[in-house]
Amino acid sequence: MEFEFPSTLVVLSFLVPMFMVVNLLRRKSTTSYSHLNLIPGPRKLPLIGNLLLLVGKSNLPLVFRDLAVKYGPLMHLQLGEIPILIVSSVEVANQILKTHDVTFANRPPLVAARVMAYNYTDVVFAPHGEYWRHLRKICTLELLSVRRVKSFRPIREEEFLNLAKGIASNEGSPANLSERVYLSSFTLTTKASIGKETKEQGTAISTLREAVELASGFSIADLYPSIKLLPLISGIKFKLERIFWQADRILGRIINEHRVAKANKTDDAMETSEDLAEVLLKYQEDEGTEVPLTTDNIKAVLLDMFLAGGETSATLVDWAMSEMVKNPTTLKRAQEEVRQVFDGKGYVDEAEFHELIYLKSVIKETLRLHPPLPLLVPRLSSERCEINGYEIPAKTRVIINAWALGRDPKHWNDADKFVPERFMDSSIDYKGNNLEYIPFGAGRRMCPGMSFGLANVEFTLAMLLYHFDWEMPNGIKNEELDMTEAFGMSVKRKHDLLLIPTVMRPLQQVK
Ligand code: HEM
Repeated sequence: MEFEFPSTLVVLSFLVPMFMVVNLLRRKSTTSYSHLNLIPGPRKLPLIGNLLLLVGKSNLPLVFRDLAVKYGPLMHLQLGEIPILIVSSVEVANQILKTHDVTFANRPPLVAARVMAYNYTDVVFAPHGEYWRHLRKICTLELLSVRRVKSFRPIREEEFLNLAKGIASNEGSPANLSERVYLSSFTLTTKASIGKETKEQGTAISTLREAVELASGFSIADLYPSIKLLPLISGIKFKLERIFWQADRILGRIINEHRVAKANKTDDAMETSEDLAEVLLKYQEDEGTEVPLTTDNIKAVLLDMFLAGGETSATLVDWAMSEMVKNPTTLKRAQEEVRQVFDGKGYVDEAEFHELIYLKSVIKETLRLHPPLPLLVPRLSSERCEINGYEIPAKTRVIINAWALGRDPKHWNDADKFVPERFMDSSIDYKGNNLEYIPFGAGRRMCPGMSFGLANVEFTLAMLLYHFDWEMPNGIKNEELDMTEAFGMSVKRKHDLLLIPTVMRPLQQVK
């Protein structure tokens, strides 16, 4: 996705006169952002602020990084009506994510989140408070706990064997690896969430895809929230509502099926094979809870799992494979490691993953150069505070440019190069302690799905490397692989990764 020039201009030409009228009629805003003008940033044009800087750009993290070189690590941009602070250094990130973590623990109200996240009642967009704390507790203790992630091992084994079988059926001709990994990642997340594929898996996947496209947070309707008609004029309201009704219908059916199945299940059977929907329904029935969950709340959380889980993991696998193919010595070394570890058994076994030291470094390096959510999820301040000596009013939006932090030459040698070896003897981790490396965020709104995501990514990559050799199609040289990025909710490859697989180790069921 990118800011398309003609369509942006068309919307702006509606917007400018409307904005003037609205401003005349509107009561004066209760929040004054005038202090933010003291913070360095590019010159702002009337009505549109710095919007033109983004038009036609698909790599916003890069645009923000280049601007930050000029204006500094705490930069003020005015995007339409919305003042946004862009953070691009460890020191300022530390103030936001550590010193003032509670103050910046809210999320801004985005149009897509209001519609798709059942009026901000999911985990990602819920306001910081009692309800969010309750959902977060369910996530860490139940839905995404290490124990639960381990319990999904049979699902991973089944799904990734299916992926490998599908690829093997393409042997010798170009396989669309991006597409196959994407479908497999969504199927796995679906099975973990609801126990099986839905009867409408195809519709569910295309619905989720559309939702992801619309959830970047930079839609024109998000940037001019006072113009209430804008979601309608720009067409986003219609698109979102269509996607929402589709998702809501599918989720409603899934929940009903679970209620019926639960009523017919013995207690023993429930203990052994609980999926995420069952866990949430159990919480709903718990009369002792102080924060009761409605059925819409359950739908919102399930949708988070599908969206946050499927998309990010697939994107990471796609970039890891792309980087390895582009750097054949890395690919060879990772393949040798995986084959050495699993050749005794003849199949990929999760129990031996602690031996995949190099592959884990490849994943870490991919997360550094291609964090699937390079701008994390935006934060919103809940009260006035001071950052870098500047006064920041309540309700200020902040974007942390994790992509820029991961490529900051102050913290990384050869910052733009793919060098997995840098992580081999390094104590830097992605758990939010080293702010130059925060692909999962940091602080209290950090990603709770890290273990689940990484388990899926490690398994997929181990399978792809163990069973197959990979070649570029049409005689293209490996180093010529196009790495252009497309910006949306996550930053994916612009063009799908097409590779020719050769089966090197026969596929067999895990014993
Ligand atoms: C490689 C995989 C993943 C990456 C790179 C990733 C990254 C992120 C990032 C950057 C955030 C925002 C953190 C912040 O604002 O500081 C986030 C939030 C979140 N992620 Fe993930 N994620 C991944 C996998 C998953 C999975 C598998 C799930 C669930 C199935 C998940 C669920 C969530 C949720 C619920 C939040 C919102 C947390 C909150 O606001 O309290 N993520 N993730």
